[in-house]
Amino acid sequence: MNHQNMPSTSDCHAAAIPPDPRKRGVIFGGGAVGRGFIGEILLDAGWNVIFVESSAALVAALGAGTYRHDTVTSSGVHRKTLSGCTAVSAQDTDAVRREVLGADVVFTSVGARNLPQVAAALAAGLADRHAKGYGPLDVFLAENIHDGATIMRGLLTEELSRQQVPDVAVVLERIGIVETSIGRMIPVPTAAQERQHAALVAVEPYRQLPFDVAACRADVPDVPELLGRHDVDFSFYSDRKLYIHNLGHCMTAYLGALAGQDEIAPSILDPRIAGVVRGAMYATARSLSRKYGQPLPALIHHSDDLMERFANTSLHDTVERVGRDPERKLNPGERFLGALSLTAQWGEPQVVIPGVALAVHQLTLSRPKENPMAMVAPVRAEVSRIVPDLVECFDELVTSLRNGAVLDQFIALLDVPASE
Ligand SMILES: NC(=O)c1ccc[n+]([C@@H]2O[C@H](COP(=O)([O-])OP(=O)(O)OC[C@H]3O[C@@H](n4cnc5c(N)ncnc54)[C@H](O)[C@@H]3O)[C@@H](O)[C@H]2O)c1
Ligand SMILES: O=P(O)(O)OC[C@@H](O)[C@@H](O)[C@H](O)[C@H](O)CO
Repeated sequence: MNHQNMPSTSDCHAAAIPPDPRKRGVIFGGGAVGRGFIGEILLDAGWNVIFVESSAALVAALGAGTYRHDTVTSSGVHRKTLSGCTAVSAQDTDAVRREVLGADVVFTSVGARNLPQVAAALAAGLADRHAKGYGPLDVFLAENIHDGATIMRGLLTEELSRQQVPDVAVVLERIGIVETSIGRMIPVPTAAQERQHAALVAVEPYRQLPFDVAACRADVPDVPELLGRHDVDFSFYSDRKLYIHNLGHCMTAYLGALAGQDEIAPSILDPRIAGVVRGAMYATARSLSRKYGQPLPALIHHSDDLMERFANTSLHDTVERVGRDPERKLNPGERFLGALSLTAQWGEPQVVIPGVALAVHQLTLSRPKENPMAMVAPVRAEVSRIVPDLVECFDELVTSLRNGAVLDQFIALLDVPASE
């Protein structure tokens, strides 16, 4: 869309300042992924970025127009200053509405639980665009959420109806809800980093963003890191992300916690943990290769590369961040039960069972006031439905964790090599 005619926040300056020819990307969420990844690739590609943020501190920091961005590897830091952004408060509904009206693309990166508020804010702007006869727009979901497009379309439908917008289906016909597969790992900034600058963010070097090109309604943004393939179903990428990357990552976090680690890198550098994690990642890699007819060596290479990336000692990613929200991670289709179903169908579910047991144990730890058995029961029922032969093994692992098993005791119960 050409924004030279856009009615937007800059209209009142139109006489004095020539219109900005850069395209406008609106990013809901200026957090780790929003500013550490999406903001970076859009700004590097010459886009104007408008962050919509609910944290006043981040609105102030990003609204200053520049922020510091560190890319870290085990051997050093590449530091740069990103510029060309603005920020509006998510609470300023009129401003958000104007920004959506003037957007060439929208991204969300707020966390799954915050999508309903984003849908409410987006809906008004989408209705305005429709009323003015604007062209199609894509909303990219930069979230870890299974079946996110269906969820977001449902939320927008509800919200447009609630706002009594006529022709909801027609409004949404022109809106692409585009799932992405975010592979870049970005830790929560430390207090020391926040003291240096409220928007400072440190990221790993990986910066490809596969997305569901088939879901796009508008032109694909001219951003080189966006990878859309017409010859491979996007579900291959989303499954690969959840069942290799997120499964292995979260198992590393929970096993690391059992070993008393706070960070991911030292956890995966422990050969006892690496053996268990590799076993699970290779099993899902083999299953995905069979399911999608994709070459196994590339998936094994992907798994090995991920394990090396987990071992980035400068990233200081924490077991807390990677393991957070076990309830969501235990949803059907998510990294644990989804990987269990996948491997039950294509082979080797037994190496995923320890992950399910660790996750349910983490859930009980995160809610010390609730009855643990009430939290275990629904997961156990799913395990029993998917792999009835492995329920006993699941019970044994959960019991050992409840009885305070340390890493060696837990690993001794597994049918995997202690190290490779
Ligand atoms: N950090 C990673 O390595 C990583 C990688 C892949 C995917 N993800 C996924 O990306 C998403 C974002 O994760 P993150 O790590 O950036 O989290 P984050 O907490 O760092 O960032 C989320 C940001 O959204 C803001 N926010 C919340 N509700 C909002 C609203 N209604 N409107 C506008 N802003 C709002 C928060 O203030 C916060 O700044 C999640 O779905 C996460 O699972 C994270
Ligand atoms: O964000 P979550 O809680 O779904 O998962 C935690 C991490 O595995 C995840 O954030 C990864 O770092 C990310 O998906 C990789 O880019």
